[in-house]
Formats: sequence, structure tokens, C-alpha cells
Amino acid sequence: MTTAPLVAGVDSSTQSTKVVVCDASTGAVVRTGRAAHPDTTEVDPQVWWDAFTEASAGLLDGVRAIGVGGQQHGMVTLDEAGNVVRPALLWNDTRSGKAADDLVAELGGPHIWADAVGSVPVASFTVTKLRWMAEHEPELADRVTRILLPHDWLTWKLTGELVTDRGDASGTGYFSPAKNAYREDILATAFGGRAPELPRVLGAREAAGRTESGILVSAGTGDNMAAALALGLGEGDVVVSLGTSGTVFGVCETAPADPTGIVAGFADATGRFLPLACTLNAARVLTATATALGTDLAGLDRLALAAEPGAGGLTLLPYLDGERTPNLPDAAGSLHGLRRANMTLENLARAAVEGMLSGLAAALDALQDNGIIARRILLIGGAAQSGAVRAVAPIVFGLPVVVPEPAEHVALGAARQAAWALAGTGEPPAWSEDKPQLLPAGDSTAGQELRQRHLEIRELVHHIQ
Ligand SMILES: Nc1ncnc2c1ncn2[C@@H]1O[C@H](COP(=O)(O)OP(=O)(O)O)[C@@H](O)[C@H]1O
Ligand SMILES: O=C(CO)[C@@H](O)[C@H](O)COP(=O)(O)O
Repeated sequence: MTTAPLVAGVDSSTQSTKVVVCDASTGAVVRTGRAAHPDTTEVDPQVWWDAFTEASAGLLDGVRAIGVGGQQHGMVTLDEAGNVVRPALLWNDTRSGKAADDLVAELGGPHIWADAVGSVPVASFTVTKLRWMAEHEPELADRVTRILLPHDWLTWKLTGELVTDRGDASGTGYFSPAKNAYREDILATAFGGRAPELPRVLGAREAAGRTESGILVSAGTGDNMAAALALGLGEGDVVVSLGTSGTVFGVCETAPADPTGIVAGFADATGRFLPLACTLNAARVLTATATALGTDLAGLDRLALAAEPGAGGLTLLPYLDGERTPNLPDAAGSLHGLRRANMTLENLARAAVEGMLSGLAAALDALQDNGIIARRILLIGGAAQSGAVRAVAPIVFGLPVVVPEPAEHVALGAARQAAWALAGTGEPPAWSEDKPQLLPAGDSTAGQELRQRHLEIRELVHHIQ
């Protein structure tokens, strides 16, 4: 009997590392592992390696190829000897908010950035973190000889090769997805004239190299690009991913360039583009609210589902860790509309779910303004498991919501990329579809009212039109 080769995919995301091992021809998952990351916004990359080692322990026997999906944008700096110069600054570290503003102005404004690299940088982007480092830690910046992203660093540990892919490179702020080329001039401007080596950008199915034990390693990519690859997005599909970040994205054939900066014009992992809007506050809004209300996530669901849509008039702007969409890195959250009559645990729970999703609905509007057609929402990420989220999402988005079977979509996409590199075919392997849950679009009037109220309060508090 011949057995199909096995491939592995890794999701090194903000809160944890997940590993899946799949049948390379069908995508059927045969083994999984997981290990937690610390709750910080700067981290020694060794933590990711230790988590990968723990999550993959005993899983890789018989695996022929592996791919790494990683949290986007994180700034990993190496010295001449290959040691990290400082802990990596992650996508959700907002200290470079002013650096982002400065860089946007220095290059000539948001239009120039959108044309140059497809995106207007905010604090999440690697380029702004490099500027922050150049200004605040110039002696450390002088020691930097190579700059990598989190997935690049893990691929480098696995293969010894300094490589990346187009998808993750597109989140640096010094790579043009339209031209498929680095903008070293922008990097130098941001990093005080320094010109460290950058990873070579591999093609979508190109291999990075092999591990010491001979496993083929694919190019890897950013976590959102890997999820898109797992889901095989087509026209009309928009993903809403509720992990640490909330992301809204689709795929398209032409390079996006949104001068408002709301939609980032990323590249995907297949040769196309991945316009994406991202909030800093998603699943953790629910965990923080559950803790504040003295319950767990199941309890939060029960409370939120017991409240009426609209939470009795309560509106939460959930900017608990600052915010990226809208671009308010130093903002705090706020709760509006409190009255003695509506100040119940149920309404507070519902306001958390509605507030988190309303921010993403505004991001969806921006995606549509940029030409992305939305016929249905694919809801993924840890918080897609929440019953309250599943009840509220069809109302807030006003579209049918498809909830794929619970799965680690980022790790699956990375595994699919590994299977693609192994097969060397023109297209990624066609893996079997799962059986998603379909939630019909919810009450559009209630949804519009929620979205409108969210925008009005946002304007009132933060003066954002
Ligand atoms: N049933 C649930 N309800 C709400 N949130 C959940 C549920 N299950 C998991 N989560 C949340 O999902 C998050 C992890 O999601 P994940 O997509 O793995 O995040 P990341 O990729 O950013 O590390 C955690 O904050 C966790 O609390
Ligand atoms: O910064 C972005 C997208 O631009 C985030 O989506 C990060 O890629 C982190 O992802 P999660 O850990 O939330 O999945």
C-alpha cells in the first residue's frame, strides 16, 4: 500500500504557535500541536522557536515538506553574527505611531506612499518600527546587518536561508507589491541611511531550502495570506478573521492603492493581491470583557445572547490596546449611552461583541470602496467560535456569513503552500472543501443602525469622519 506524503504547516501568530500535519494530496489533518506565546508586544524571537519546537514535538515524523505562516510586520533585527539585536517589535506595538506620521509626511503624503508600496504606513508596519529604532536606539540600529519578519526568521532557523515571500514582504512598507521589488530608498530614508540586507523574495511555490533532516521548506508567508490560501478565495468572498487582530480581506488581480490608508494593498501568496484592513482589538475584547464581567467566554456568550440587538443603546468603542483602523495608536476604549435602565451585564456583553464587529464593518465598507466585491463573509479565527459573534455578525455585516468548520486556517494555508512546493505544479493542490455553516444575512435595518451609531460615537469622541 502506498501512503500519500505528509506536509506540515505552522502558524506563528500573536498568541500562540500552531502546527498541523496534513495529507499532501487531500489536506486531511492527521496531527496537530500548539504552544502559547507570552502576552507582550516585543518578544525575543527565540520564544517563537521554542514554541515551534514544543508544538511540533513528535509531529514531524514522515513529513516531507513544511511551510511557516507568521504574524505580519514584526521587526526582527540581526547583527553580523546572526544574533538578534533587540527583541522583535510586533505588529501591535504602537510606539512607532509618531514615526509613521513623520514618514508619511517626509515622503510627500499618503498618495505617494500608496503609489510606492500599496499602503500608507501606520504603527504596525515594519518601516515605522525601524524609524523608531533609528531615533531611539541609534547604537543598536548601527549593529543591524539584516532585517527579517517573524516568518522569515523561523524559515531562516529551519533552512539557514535569508528568504521571504511577496505576501509578507508587502507588509514591510519598503516593498512594492505592484512592481515586486524592494524600495531600498524608502528603507534607507526610514532607517537613518543604514542599508541592512533584506531577505530574497521567493516565488509562490518556490522552496526556501531544506531542514537539517531533509524536510523541504516552502517560502512561507504572512498569517493572513496563509489563511487566504487555505480558503481558496474567489470573487465575492471577503474574510473576517477574529484573532488577536481583526482583519477583513479579499483577493484581487490589480494592485490596490488606498490613499486613505484604511486598506493596505498587500500581496497574497499566489501571485495576486490581498487588500486588507486590520483592527488592533478583536478576540481580546471578548476575553477582557468576560474577565471584567466576572465570567468566561461561554458566560459572555450567554449574556450577550440574552440582550436585544443594540444592547439597549450601549456602544463600546473597543480601542483597548490603541487602534489601527481607525488610526488612533494612543486611543483608549470608551463606553457610551449608559443609563440606569440599560446598565446590565447582558447589555455590556452585547456591546462588546457589537463594538468589535462594528469596527470591522467600517473596515468592510472601506474594502468595498476600493473595489472589492463582497457577496459573503467567511468568518474565521479563534473568536469565530463564539455563539454571540455568530449571532451578531450577520446583522452587523448585512451579508450571508459562512463559518468554515473549526480549523487552524493559517497553519492549513502554510501546509498547502508546502504541498505546492513539494508538487511543483502550476497551481496549489486542490484540497477537499469542508462543510461550512451558513448563516443568512441578518436584519439589515438593525445592522445599519448599529453601524451608524458606532460611526457617530467615533466621530464624537475621536473627530473621525
Ligand atoms: N469560543 C470563543 N469565544 C471567543 N473567543 C474565543 C473563543 N475561542 C477562542 N477565542 C479567542 O481567540 C483568540 C485566539 O485566536 P487566534 O485566531 O488563534 O489568534 P492569534 O492567531 O492572533 O494568536 C484568543 O483570544 C481566544 O480567547
Ligand atoms: O498586522 C496584521 C495584519 O496587517 C495582523 O493581522 C497580524 O498579522 C497578526 O495577526 P493575528 O495574530 O491576529 O492572527
